[in-house]
Amino acid sequence: MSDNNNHVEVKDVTFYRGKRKIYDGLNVAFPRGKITAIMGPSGTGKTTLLRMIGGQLKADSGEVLVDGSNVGTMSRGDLFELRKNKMGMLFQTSGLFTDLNVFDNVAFPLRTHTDLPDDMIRDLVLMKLEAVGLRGARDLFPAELSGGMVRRVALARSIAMDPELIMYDEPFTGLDPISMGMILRLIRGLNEALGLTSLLVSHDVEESCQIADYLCIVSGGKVIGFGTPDELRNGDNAEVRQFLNGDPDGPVPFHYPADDYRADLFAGEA
Ligand SMILES: Nc1ncnc2c1ncn2[C@@H]1O[C@H](COP(=O)(O)OP(=O)(O)OP(=O)(O)O)[C@@H](O)[C@H]1O
Repeated sequence: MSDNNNHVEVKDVTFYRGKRKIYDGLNVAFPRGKITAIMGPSGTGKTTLLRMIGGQLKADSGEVLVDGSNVGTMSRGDLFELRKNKMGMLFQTSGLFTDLNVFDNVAFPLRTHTDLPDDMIRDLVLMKLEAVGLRGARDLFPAELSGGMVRRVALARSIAMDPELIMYDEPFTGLDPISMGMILRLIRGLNEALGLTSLLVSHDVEESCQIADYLCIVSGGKVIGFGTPDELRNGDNAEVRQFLNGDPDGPVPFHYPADDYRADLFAGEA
């Protein structure tokens, strides 16, 4: 049974990369209309989780439900429709077409996936560009934009088809503080204005905590913490607290397992 308050539900998912088990009975649900930041150590499988939700990767067992539909068993056609009409994705590499200007990049999904007349497409594109503050940059090409502007154009493009769910993978990486502030404000603003469900993978704890309604901390193939930033910071899971506070030592030790230090030193004198 799927819960309507949850836009995405991951049920008992196992996922392997070769022989390596990335997820082992993963269970998590992402509330509708909220921003959830997915965090955890490097290489733990955060991007993998987004890709399973987007249907680009299939779980080896278990279910990934988006709006109650199992993306793992959908036909290619249904998956295409779901991605086209209901999902937006913003990855670190913007994926903008370098030979198209800003306007045409944002217009691309509308021209490809709809039969809307040109004047309506124009209005929609200008509306999306206005939302990200780049209506005035419509004639520029990607090579003429700063990194922050590229990210904002990509964001305008990912909301062109009015998705219900948007996934951001490391949207702040490599941005200067001002651009980062803009992207933060945009993610929060779009979420509120459009009622989007937003999933955000990020290593930037402070920034994510500023805008996320919930944090989902993933480690060792499982969710080790899910709650509001305050709940998790004040909770009793020491590993979650270590991660959020960026403490170099704690349940995740600073030292790689080693023999006794003194014994090691004296062994050199023998
Ligand atoms: N195409 C691939 N083939 C084989 N292994 C892969 C592939 N892509 C990712 N992996 C492995 O799967 C694991 C999870 O990768 P993933 O990118 O989901 O982690 P992540 O938590 O998003 O990491 P990071 O925070 O560093 O971006 C990693 O150990 C990675 O090496």
